[in-house]
Amino acid sequence: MPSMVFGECSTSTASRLFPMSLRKDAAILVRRLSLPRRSRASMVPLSSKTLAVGAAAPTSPPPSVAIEACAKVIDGKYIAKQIRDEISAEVSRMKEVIGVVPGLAVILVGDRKDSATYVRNKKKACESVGINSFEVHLPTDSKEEDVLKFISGFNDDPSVHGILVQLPLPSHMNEQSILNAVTIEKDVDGFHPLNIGRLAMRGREPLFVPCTPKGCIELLHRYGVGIKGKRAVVIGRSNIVGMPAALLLQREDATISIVHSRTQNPEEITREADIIIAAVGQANMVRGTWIKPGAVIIDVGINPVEVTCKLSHFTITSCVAHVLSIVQGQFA
Ligand SMILES: NC(=O)C1=CN([C@@H]2O[C@H](COP(=O)(O)OP(=O)(O)OC[C@H]3O[C@@H](n4cnc5c(N)ncnc54)[C@H](OP(=O)(O)O)[C@@H]3O)[C@@H](O)[C@H]2O)C=CC1
Ligand SMILES: Nc1nc(=O)c2c([nH]1)NC[C@@H]1CN(c3ccc(C(=O)N[C@@H](CCC(=O)O)C(=O)O)cc3)C=[N+]21
Repeated sequence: MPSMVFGECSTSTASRLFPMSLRKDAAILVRRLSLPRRSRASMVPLSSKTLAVGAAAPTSPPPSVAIEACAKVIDGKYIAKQIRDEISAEVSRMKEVIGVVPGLAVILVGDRKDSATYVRNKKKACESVGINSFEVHLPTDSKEEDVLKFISGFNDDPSVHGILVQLPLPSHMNEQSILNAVTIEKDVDGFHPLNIGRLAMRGREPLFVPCTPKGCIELLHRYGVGIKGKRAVVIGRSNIVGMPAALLLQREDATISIVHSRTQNPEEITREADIIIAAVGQANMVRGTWIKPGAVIIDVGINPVEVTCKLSHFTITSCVAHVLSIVQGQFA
């Protein structure tokens, strides 16, 4: 998940934007994001005059010196490591004190490559912090009842504390009835309508909150970005990212606008924002001119883009995936 914060500088807003490309300057992005930042404190306050840019992909890259001078990057990779260490310690303590090892069950239906990768990453993440993981992989032509049977088994299994049904499901399955079948106490994705409903209601607490929006808020917190009273714009309104991100920001007392595919003049809305969370399945949508100087941006989008390399011009999924994995590692 790309997320960058650029400090105030004297260049124009657009020239402060960082290219999501593999051109010469992009190497700086990769290098910057890859550098270990051991010296950082756990909370990294940003100046109130901070411009953050993530989703934007300007037409021409700024001079690298300007990037070095202006850029402040939200180093999600560093924060992720911190969080993993904290969870690891918590899991050990849990084991020691109450003799329980948390367990996550993941149900994957079908053979989508991206879903298989996400599930594999979840398994690895569990292993790295001492959480047990259970995986069920069903063929694409499975029946809905097969999935429901596994959900029911996991609902009743005391060694399973969280159940995650990887989305999207094959089109012949009813996502709603499958997600409804996960008991809310084990609904780690926070996709059950009762959990989402509680998230939306004042004075109610969801048992779980969708992970990607929660990750965005966590980054803002850990970087000391104030949310209360700020104008926040969420681009995208999906059930799994945009909508819960907006609800979470609202719970933090931000004033929210949601931009979606039918929004007219979205740039007028984003230009007002102190905080932007971009969750759109479309690359290069947010331009430099859409952003108010000093805004903080978190981009959760994962979109393959065509980039120009020094030696050739081609659509590079693997190259981009490499850059994105480094960038998205910020949030992993
Ligand atoms: N890093 C992470 O943890 C995660 C990343 N992702 C990535 O985030 C992105 C969004 O994912 P997801 O929310 O599931 O996607 P969806 O396709 O479900 O939703 C995309 C949203 O973007 C809106 N949108 C599309 N085009 C435009 C446009 N031109 N202007 C304004 N809004 C637009 C849609 O509007 P409308 O509602 O009107 O159709 C919709 O609300 C994807 O790139 C996905 O891969 C997703 C999940 C987790
Ligand atoms: N039930 C369900 N829950 C989900 O949370 C869910 C889902 N279904 N379906 C698909 C989307 C997508 N999604 C992503 C989460 C993290 C990265 C992410 O951080 N990816 C990095 C991983 C980096 C790393 O592992 O180090 C990368 O791809 O490079 C991407 C995508 C969750 N989703």
